[in-house]
Amino acid sequence: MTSSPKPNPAASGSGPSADGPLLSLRWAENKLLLLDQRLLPGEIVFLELTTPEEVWDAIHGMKVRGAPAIGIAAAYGVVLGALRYAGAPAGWLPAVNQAAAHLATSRPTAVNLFWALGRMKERAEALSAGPDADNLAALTQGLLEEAKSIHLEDEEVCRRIGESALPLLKDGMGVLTHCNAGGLATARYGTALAPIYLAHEQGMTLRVYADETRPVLQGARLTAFELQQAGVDVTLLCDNMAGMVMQKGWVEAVIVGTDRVAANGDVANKIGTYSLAVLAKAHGIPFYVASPLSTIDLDTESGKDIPIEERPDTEVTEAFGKRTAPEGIKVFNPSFDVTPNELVTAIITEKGIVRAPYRESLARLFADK
Ligand SMILES: CSC[C@H]1O[C@H](OP(=O)(O)O)[C@H](O)[C@@H]1O
Repeated sequence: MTSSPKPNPAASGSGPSADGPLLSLRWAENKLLLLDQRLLPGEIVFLELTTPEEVWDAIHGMKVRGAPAIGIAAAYGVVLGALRYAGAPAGWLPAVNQAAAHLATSRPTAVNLFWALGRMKERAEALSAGPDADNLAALTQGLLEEAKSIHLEDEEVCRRIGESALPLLKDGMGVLTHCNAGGLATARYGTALAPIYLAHEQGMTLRVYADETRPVLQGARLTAFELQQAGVDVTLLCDNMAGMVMQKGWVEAVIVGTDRVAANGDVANKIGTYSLAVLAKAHGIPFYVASPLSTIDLDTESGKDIPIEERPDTEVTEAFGKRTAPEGIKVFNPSFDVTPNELVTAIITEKGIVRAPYRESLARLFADK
């Protein structure tokens, strides 16, 4: 793996980048070029990944993060596993499945990882039973086309989520968001941030309040960065300030992303989302979840069945390169929490806005597919 650093113009206060929005990843010359999101906003470093193990490490280490971006990266990771295989054609499918199985262990909560890997395995199965079964190059080219389709589809899906959500926004509105569900969490545009970008493009003035989102600070480092680059009015908050801005009447809607929506409409999202939903309820503020269909998992009955990732203690006990807690302190560091469906005002998808009763309305989404 190599990297290609360049200074971040926004970090030096020189305003939006001349190259347009930063994309989380792209495929070029049989490599996955991945923006190392751990280094934002101060440094823009693209990693060149050439093996599925490097992709596993990038997902596990949150160099790439965000449910759709994780799924897209994993899809390309499977292609890297196929490119590496040079044995007899009969061994190609097992090699592909082995790469997919390894990538499936990188993080447990975002269902897009498993959804994307499932698509790649289905396509590999079909290719290996097809006319090019003995042609490794053709097999791998077909697999690359599937990964590229997943990547391109996500960009279109996010744009349509923005369009679905637009009627919920009005000029001058205050919107609070949590973590990063922007372009850096997806192929482009984002999910929760897609309507904000679209509204901005259409000349609507929104006031966005971005929770910093401890402990990994996706809100401060990524959402505030993205929105600032795009010229959107964004105010950074510590997570414990969300209640006060609601109390002051500055927020008229909360819009967040998600990592997995269960069949009953329970929502897994970044830790702190549940608290926001309770606060929103207490203040009579609508709480919206932006979710592509690829993040809705009808095979998971309810929120209690969603695996919640627990991450290293050091994310909590260290910050800015220094210890911020005593040595040996006990730490609880769940990366996600579950918001019960009764606190979710609506789920915004690329096929429109879905409301309770969610078990029925979500099932209809997929029935009409
Ligand atoms: C559009 S998915 C964004 C979703 O993913 C984030 O989690 P992480 O940064 O740990 O991958 C967070 O839950 C966001 O809402």
